Amino acid sequence: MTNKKIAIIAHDGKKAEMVAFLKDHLTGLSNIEIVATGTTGKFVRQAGLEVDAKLSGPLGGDAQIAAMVVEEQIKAVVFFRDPLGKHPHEPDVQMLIRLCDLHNVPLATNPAAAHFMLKGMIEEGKLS
Ligand SMILES: O=C(CO)COP(=O)(O)O
Repeated sequence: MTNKKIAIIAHDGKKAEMVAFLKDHLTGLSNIEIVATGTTGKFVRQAGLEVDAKLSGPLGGDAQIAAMVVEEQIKAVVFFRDPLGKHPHEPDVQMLIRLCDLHNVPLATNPAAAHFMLKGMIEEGKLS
């Protein structure tokens, strides 16, 4: 079994919040393998973290990460969705959320929830 990864995804309207979140959690995230959608991955790299960047969301990146969820390669998903935005790939977004729920993979869709999800997982040794 490959090492499981944390997935990080942010819509464009939430990328600034995602970068702020990464900066606040750099220590906790530094030893964890990260996978991200394409453009999000560039921001993750700029924040100083290594990342496996998939395709951009509208080109299938959410679907690639959804497939990893199904194949038990993902420990948790941080997905900062923009509730005010419209996205051509909304079906892929819904698929990812549905598959996290189906496979009981922790999913946080805003920074407050993501903070407590990571904190709890670190405290319980689920990210080491
Ligand atoms: O659209 C996205 C998630 O649905 C994010 O994709 P990018 O990281 O490529 O911007």
